[in-house]
Amino acid sequence: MSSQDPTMVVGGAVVDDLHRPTVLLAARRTEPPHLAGGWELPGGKVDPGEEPLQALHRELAEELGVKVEVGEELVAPNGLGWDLPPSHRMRVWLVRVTDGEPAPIEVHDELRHLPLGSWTTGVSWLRADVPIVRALTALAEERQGH
Ligand SMILES: Nc1nc2c([nH]c(=O)n2[C@H]2C[C@H](O)[C@@H](COP(=O)(O)OP(=O)(O)OP(=O)(O)O)O2)c(=O)[nH]1
Repeated sequence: MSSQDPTMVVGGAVVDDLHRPTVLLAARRTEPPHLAGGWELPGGKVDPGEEPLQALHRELAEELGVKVEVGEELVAPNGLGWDLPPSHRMRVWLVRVTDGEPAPIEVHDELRHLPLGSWTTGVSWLRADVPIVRALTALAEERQGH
Protein backbone atom coordinates (compact mmCIF):
# COMPACT_ATOMS: atom_id res chain seq x y z
CA MET A 1 0.00 0.00 0.00
CA SER A 2 1.38 3.42 -0.89
CA SER A 3 0.92 6.57 1.12
CA GLN A 4 -1.40 7.74 -1.68
CA ASP A 5 -3.96 4.98 -1.03
CA PRO A 6 -7.20 6.18 0.49
CA THR A 7 -7.86 5.22 4.09
CA MET A 8 -10.39 2.38 4.14
CA VAL A 9 -13.57 3.01 6.11
CA VAL A 10 -16.41 0.54 6.64
CA GLY A 11 -20.03 1.54 7.16
CA GLY A 12 -23.16 -0.30 8.16
CA ALA A 13 -26.51 0.34 6.51
CA VAL A 14 -28.48 -0.84 9.53
CA VAL A 15 -31.84 -2.05 8.21
CA ASP A 16 -34.83 -3.97 9.53
CA ASP A 17 -34.65 -6.74 6.91
CA LEU A 18 -31.56 -7.71 4.90
CA HIS A 19 -33.52 -8.79 1.84
CA ARG A 20 -36.42 -6.33 1.80
CA PRO A 21 -35.26 -3.36 3.85
CA THR A 22 -37.88 -0.77 4.78
CA VAL A 23 -36.15 1.10 7.63
CA LEU A 24 -32.64 2.61 7.61
CA LEU A 25 -30.68 3.89 10.60
CA ALA A 26 -29.05 7.31 10.32
CA ALA A 27 -26.59 8.57 12.95
CA ARG A 28 -25.66 12.20 13.66
CA ARG A 29 -21.95 12.86 14.18
CA THR A 30 -20.60 14.96 17.03
CA GLU A 31 -17.04 15.29 15.73
CA PRO A 32 -14.83 16.58 14.19
CA PRO A 33 -16.25 20.13 14.08
CA HIS A 34 -16.56 20.32 10.29
CA LEU A 35 -18.63 17.11 10.18
CA ALA A 36 -20.56 17.59 13.44
CA GLY A 37 -24.32 17.69 12.88
CA GLY A 38 -24.08 15.72 9.65
CA TRP A 39 -25.79 12.35 9.38
CA GLU A 40 -23.96 9.21 8.35
CA LEU A 41 -23.89 5.46 8.35
CA PRO A 42 -22.25 4.23 11.56
CA GLY A 43 -18.80 2.75 11.07
CA GLY A 44 -15.19 3.84 10.97
CA LYS A 45 -11.66 3.17 9.88
CA VAL A 46 -10.26 -0.29 9.39
CA ASP A 47 -7.34 -0.76 11.79
CA PRO A 48 -3.98 -2.04 10.50
CA GLY A 49 -4.08 -5.84 10.24
CA GLU A 50 -7.85 -5.93 10.58
CA GLU A 51 -10.25 -7.42 8.03
CA PRO A 52 -12.97 -5.02 6.84
CA LEU A 53 -15.80 -7.11 8.27
CA GLN A 54 -14.01 -7.44 11.61
CA ALA A 55 -13.77 -3.66 11.63
CA LEU A 56 -17.46 -3.35 10.82
CA HIS A 57 -18.48 -5.57 13.76
CA ARG A 58 -16.08 -3.74 16.08
CA GLU A 59 -17.23 -0.27 15.05
CA LEU A 60 -20.94 -1.09 15.37
CA ALA A 61 -20.34 -2.61 18.81
CA GLU A 62 -18.35 0.44 19.94
CA GLU A 63 -20.57 3.11 18.41
CA LEU A 64 -24.05 1.63 18.81
CA GLY A 65 -23.62 -1.19 21.34
CA VAL A 66 -25.07 -3.84 19.06
CA LYS A 67 -24.19 -7.14 17.45
CA VAL A 68 -25.21 -7.55 13.84
CA GLU A 69 -25.54 -10.05 11.07
CA VAL A 70 -24.04 -8.87 7.81
CA GLY A 71 -25.82 -9.13 4.48
CA GLU A 72 -24.75 -8.08 1.02
CA GLU A 73 -22.31 -5.33 0.22
CA LEU A 74 -23.61 -2.19 -1.47
CA VAL A 75 -20.91 -2.22 -4.10
CA ALA A 76 -19.70 1.19 -5.27
CA PRO A 77 -19.71 2.00 -8.99
CA ASN A 78 -15.90 1.83 -9.06
CA GLY A 79 -15.97 -1.64 -7.49
CA LEU A 80 -13.61 -0.54 -4.72
CA GLY A 81 -15.59 1.58 -2.32
CA TRP A 82 -17.50 4.84 -2.07
CA ASP A 83 -15.27 7.90 -2.27
CA LEU A 84 -15.20 10.06 0.83
CA PRO A 85 -13.16 13.02 -0.39
CA PRO A 86 -10.46 13.95 0.07
CA SER A 87 -8.74 10.88 1.41
CA HIS A 88 -11.08 8.07 2.48
CA ARG A 89 -12.99 5.33 0.76
CA MET A 90 -15.89 3.46 2.38
CA ARG A 91 -17.23 -0.03 1.81
CA VAL A 92 -20.86 -0.43 2.92
CA TRP A 93 -22.78 -3.53 3.92
CA LEU A 94 -26.42 -4.08 4.79
CA VAL A 95 -26.58 -5.22 8.40
CA ARG A 96 -29.34 -6.26 10.77
CA VAL A 97 -29.17 -5.99 14.55
CA THR A 98 -29.25 -9.38 16.25
CA ASP A 99 -28.44 -8.29 19.80
CA GLY A 100 -29.02 -4.97 21.57
CA GLU A 101 -30.84 -1.76 20.77
CA PRO A 102 -28.79 0.84 18.86
CA ALA A 103 -27.79 3.79 21.07
CA PRO A 104 -25.62 6.83 20.30
CA ILE A 105 -22.79 5.77 22.62
CA GLU A 106 -19.61 7.31 21.31
CA VAL A 107 -19.44 9.64 18.35
CA HIS A 108 -23.12 10.33 17.68
CA ASP A 109 -25.71 12.30 19.60
CA GLU A 110 -28.86 11.13 17.85
CA LEU A 111 -30.10 8.17 15.85
CA ARG A 112 -33.10 8.07 13.53
CA HIS A 113 -34.90 5.11 12.05
CA LEU A 114 -35.97 6.36 8.63
CA PRO A 115 -38.86 4.67 6.84
CA LEU A 116 -38.38 3.95 3.14
CA GLY A 117 -39.67 6.99 1.29
CA SER A 118 -37.64 9.35 3.48
CA TRP A 119 -34.18 7.80 3.33
CA THR A 120 -32.70 10.54 1.15
CA THR A 121 -34.71 13.42 2.58
CA GLY A 122 -35.28 12.53 6.25
CA VAL A 123 -31.95 13.87 7.51
CA SER A 124 -29.12 16.04 6.26
CA TRP A 125 -26.57 13.42 5.19
CA LEU A 126 -22.86 14.14 4.96
CA ARG A 127 -22.18 15.14 1.37
CA ALA A 128 -20.34 11.92 0.51
CA ASP A 129 -23.23 9.82 1.79
CA VAL A 130 -25.81 11.23 -0.61
CA PRO A 131 -24.99 8.88 -3.54
CA ILE A 132 -24.71 5.97 -1.11
CA VAL A 133 -28.15 6.57 0.32
CA ARG A 134 -29.56 7.01 -3.18
CA ALA A 135 -28.15 3.62 -4.14
CA LEU A 136 -29.55 2.06 -0.97
CA THR A 137 -32.94 3.54 -1.77
CA ALA A 138 -32.85 2.16 -5.31
CA LEU A 139 -31.97 -1.29 -3.97
CA ALA A 140 -34.75 -1.22 -1.38
CA GLU A 141 -37.38 0.08 -3.80
CA GLU A 142 -36.48 -2.59 -6.31
CA ARG A 143 -36.85 -5.26 -3.61
CA GLN A 144 -40.28 -4.08 -2.48
CA GLY A 145 -41.63 -5.09 -5.86
CA HIS A 146 -40.52 -8.71 -5.46
N1 LIG B 1 -18.21 6.22 9.59
C1 LIG B 1 -18.53 7.00 8.55
N2 LIG B 1 -17.62 7.94 8.16
C2 LIG B 1 -17.98 8.72 7.13
C3 LIG B 1 -19.23 8.60 6.47
N3 LIG B 1 -19.31 9.54 5.50
C4 LIG B 1 -18.15 10.24 5.53
O1 LIG B 1 -17.84 11.17 4.80
N4 LIG B 1 -17.34 9.73 6.53
C5 LIG B 1 -16.00 10.23 6.85
C6 LIG B 1 -15.90 10.88 8.20
C7 LIG B 1 -14.47 10.59 8.61
O2 LIG B 1 -13.64 11.57 8.00
C8 LIG B 1 -14.17 9.27 7.98
C9 LIG B 1 -14.41 8.08 8.88
O3 LIG B 1 -13.75 8.24 10.04
P1 LIG B 1 -14.37 7.94 11.49
O4 LIG B 1 -14.10 9.13 12.32
O5 LIG B 1 -15.79 7.47 11.40
O6 LIG B 1 -13.45 6.72 11.87
P2 LIG B 1 -13.13 6.13 13.31
O7 LIG B 1 -14.44 5.87 14.02
O8 LIG B 1 -12.22 4.99 13.08
O9 LIG B 1 -12.49 7.34 14.05
P3 LIG B 1 -11.02 7.69 14.58
O10 LIG B 1 -10.45 6.42 15.15
O11 LIG B 1 -10.25 8.21 13.41
O12 LIG B 1 -11.31 8.77 15.59
O13 LIG B 1 -15.08 9.14 6.88
C10 LIG B 1 -20.15 7.61 6.90
O14 LIG B 1 -21.26 7.44 6.39
N5 LIG B 1 -19.75 6.83 7.95
